[in-house]
Amino acid sequence: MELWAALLCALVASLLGGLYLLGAFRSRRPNEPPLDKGVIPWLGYLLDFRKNSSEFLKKMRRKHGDIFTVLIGGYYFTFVMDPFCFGAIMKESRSKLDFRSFASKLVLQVFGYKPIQASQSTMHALSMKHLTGDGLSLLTKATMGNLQKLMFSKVSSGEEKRPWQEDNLFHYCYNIVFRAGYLALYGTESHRGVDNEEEANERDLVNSNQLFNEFRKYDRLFPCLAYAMLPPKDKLEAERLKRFFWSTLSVRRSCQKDNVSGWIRDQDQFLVENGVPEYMRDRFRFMLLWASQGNTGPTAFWLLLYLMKHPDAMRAVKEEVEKVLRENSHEVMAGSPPTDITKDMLNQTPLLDSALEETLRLVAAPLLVRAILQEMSLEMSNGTEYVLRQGDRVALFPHLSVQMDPEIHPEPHKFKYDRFVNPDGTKKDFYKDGKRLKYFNMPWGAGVSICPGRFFATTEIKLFVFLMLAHHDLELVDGKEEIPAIDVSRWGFGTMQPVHDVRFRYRRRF
Ligand code: HEM
Repeated sequence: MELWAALLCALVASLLGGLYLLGAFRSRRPNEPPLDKGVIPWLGYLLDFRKNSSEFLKKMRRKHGDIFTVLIGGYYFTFVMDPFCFGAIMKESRSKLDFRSFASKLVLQVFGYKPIQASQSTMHALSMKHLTGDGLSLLTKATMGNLQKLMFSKVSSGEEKRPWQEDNLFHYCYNIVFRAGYLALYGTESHRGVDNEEEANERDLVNSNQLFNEFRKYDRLFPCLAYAMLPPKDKLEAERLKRFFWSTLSVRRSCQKDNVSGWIRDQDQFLVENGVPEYMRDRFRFMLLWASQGNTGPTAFWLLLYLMKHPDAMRAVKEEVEKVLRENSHEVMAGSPPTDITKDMLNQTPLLDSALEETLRLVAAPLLVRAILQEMSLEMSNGTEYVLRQGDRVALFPHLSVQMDPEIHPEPHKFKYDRFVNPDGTKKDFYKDGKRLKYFNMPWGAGVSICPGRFFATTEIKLFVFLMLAHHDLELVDGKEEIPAIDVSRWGFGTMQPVHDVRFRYRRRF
């Protein structure tokens, strides 16, 4: 009998211990945000969040207001929906809110890369050096050259040689922008060892296309991979793809390339100086490929699609492009070679800038997460102060809380190409509750982890769209086709993708 009692006690104790670890006994303390653990221990709301993060957060906001803590897969996330608090969160010291610990886990899981300690600020500084100022001018030139090769190599001039070509718009934009950016950053085939320049160029075109096709396979698996929810067959495929990228982008292969960008070179040199082994440096390059190429192509797709679906916007942006070309003595005429668009010319396009920002407002949806290292307080715009608990995570989802807020952006689901620009070409201000907002569109994140590639990304997308509009007539095959819905499984991972592609056609204008 005593033995049974002891066993029963042990069983109850381990059950209670297990439930404690699963978070079953956590309750809301005074001054903490509303707490919602869902009904499934440990998992909490993981399945709802994974299914459609935006819908889930909308529901939670209706239930709890502008701040709430929810259990998702063993972690407590405090979501903050009040944009007037974003500044306080983004500026909080790293001893209280840390971006790294959450990102490091994700990066290890999806790229096999284990970040080194204390590298973030140096990496960020190197990115700023090569992705802004003179570094950006070099990259702009390289990208321009690549776009010309990719877009115009097969097309020649002359009326009879101007047939319409049909393609899938998402695939076309993603493919061209990915390859142009990849070749500008990771370098081109060396001319040494090949008979002529043309052969080297041809190899670049073929290899970059193969890389893109493999990238798309990985891209499709990415959301499930990030949530560690891949079925076994896809897991094997993800492993195969990882190995393919580690090898194709490897340090060893890169030595045989010409024109490798300073961005790749200097970051690699920093890893060498910090004793990072070569296999890890290969993995780091894969991570950079993802960061640099996963969003620009999809953004270019949405921008062109919105322009094609909104003739007034297309007309205005096209007129602006033509004006810039005229004023810079680059009028496109019959038989003229693809235009060389400079950084300077790209600075003269307030309408294209606004149309791009509007596109990002509609389709860029990152989830911004910080780990709470020390208990801290957060004051909301209505004056209520909340305590955020050490060990939890604080999260922002600006797509819902800012970019789709009808008070900040009236008719938020509509594409309005001039939403961000005043008639005199200056940038518009945005307000909520009568107060001016600092964070009214956050496609690039904010604070310490703000995207260091945002200027280069903007340049790439603008170059591509500029060339498309200057040199091509383009139209949807079915002008009445609706804009496809976005794939809701990708909320939180940057620029959204459509659930299906859209047929379009294009031909040289002259
Ligand atoms: C439309 C295109 C792009 C979008 C929407 C975008 C968006 C973002 C966002 C939201 C983050 C921050 C994530 C966070 O705070 O958790 C980020 C980080 C980053 N982005 Fe971009 N990005 C784009 C293009 C690029 C390009 C072209 C490059 C490089 C050439 C780049 C390099 C990076 C890097 C290295 C990070 C990590 C920064 C860090 O860990 O400190 N991105 N990006």
